[in-house]
Amino acid sequence: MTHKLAVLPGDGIGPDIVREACKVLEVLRADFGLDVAWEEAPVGGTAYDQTGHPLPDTTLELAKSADAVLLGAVGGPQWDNLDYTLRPERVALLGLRKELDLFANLRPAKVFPELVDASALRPEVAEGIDIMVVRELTSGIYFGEPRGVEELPDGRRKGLNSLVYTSDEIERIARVAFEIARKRSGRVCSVDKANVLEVSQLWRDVVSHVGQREFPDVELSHMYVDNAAMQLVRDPKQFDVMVTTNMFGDILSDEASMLTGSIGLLPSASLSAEGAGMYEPIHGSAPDIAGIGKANPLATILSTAMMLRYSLDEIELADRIERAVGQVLADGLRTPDIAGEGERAIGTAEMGDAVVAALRG
Ligand SMILES: NC(=O)c1ccc[n+]([C@@H]2O[C@H](COP(=O)([O-])OP(=O)(O)OC[C@H]3O[C@@H](n4cnc5c(N)ncnc54)[C@H](O)[C@@H]3O)[C@@H](O)[C@H]2O)c1
Ligand SMILES: CC(C)[C@H](C(=O)O)[C@@H](O)C(=O)O
Ligand SMILES: [Mg+2]
Repeated sequence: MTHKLAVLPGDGIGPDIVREACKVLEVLRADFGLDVAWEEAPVGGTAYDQTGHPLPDTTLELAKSADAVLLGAVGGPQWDNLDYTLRPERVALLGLRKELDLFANLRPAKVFPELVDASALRPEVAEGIDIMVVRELTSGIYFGEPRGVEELPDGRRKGLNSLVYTSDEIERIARVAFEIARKRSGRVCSVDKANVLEVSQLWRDVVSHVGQREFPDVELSHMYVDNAAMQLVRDPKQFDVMVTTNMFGDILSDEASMLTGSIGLLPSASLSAEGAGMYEPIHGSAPDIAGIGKANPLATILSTAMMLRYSLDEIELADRIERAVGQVLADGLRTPDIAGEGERAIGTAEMGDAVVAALRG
């Protein structure tokens, strides 16, 4: 049966990088028998400009009816002054995540051997890094109530967001992390701020309980988020699976990306319990390099590989994409974000073409 995809390029470099991922899909379709069809739809600021809303009903319906969603990025300075009820990030991105119940966000940070020198860390610290950040994606401070800005009687203004988790929300993301750890090294580190936040102590208690009761074979440790941020740079190889809340996961995954060389390399999968999946690079719309061919498309191409692996059950083709990316890096091809000093850099489309050529062999 044909795999039906929703492709949502979005804003900034979104269209630049998604174009390259679609080239890869097209080769898999034409040369490797992948039975796939996709439909594009506007999302984010671009959709706001076209339709007056960052997540038009037609786009949401397309995403809901697809077997998987491929997303570029949303947001940009031209939409930063919109009210939160129309902000691309809040309405389109958080809206899609919530509507599709994509509570489990997998963000693998793996150093390609060829890119050890591009890491922000010393080669001996960077070599062999292979971390899976499991980020809770549909709750926490991004969604908690109450929130808003209110005027106090004395004229001061009070801004408020609420960090809220219920035990069932913690249980389900913990299970995802433990299951993944079983297929990897059997270790989970849960990251929280239980020394000061009640909700974090609940997080810790629930993760421990799920671990003891259902995954006694997985080794569980806990770490405060400030220490985790430091340990990621000091000794990243101590980590295998890290499980954490929505905002801590957002921050730690950007940090982890620099261990691998560039934020332009890190893919992600956002999954629901019912089998929905959205795939996007962890980076944003990078307005500073939009439309000028400088964006690294590899995070999006690797997100496509995750899509084949997790939503389409095309493991062999997912492996092929990852091998092709390894091949172009081994061949020395570098976009500006991963090029060393004095090294020649290629553009977004050239990088996509190189992956396509490596796929074709
Ligand atoms: N998932 C998303 O759609 C998403 C994620 C993060 C930020 N955003 C939005 O994107 C906009 C810009 O945010 P930001 O600047 O904080 O973060 P960003 O990730 O867009 O960019 C941060 C830095 O990384 C660079 N960068 C990012 N992706 C790159 C790539 N593929 N290749 C090379 N360099 C790359 C950018 O040029 C920039 O210097 C904001 O509107 C923000 O809200 C969207
Ligand atoms: C744009 C923003 C809402 C988003 C997030 O914080 O989840 C982004 O930073 C990400 O990592 O996908
Ligand atoms: Mg982020």
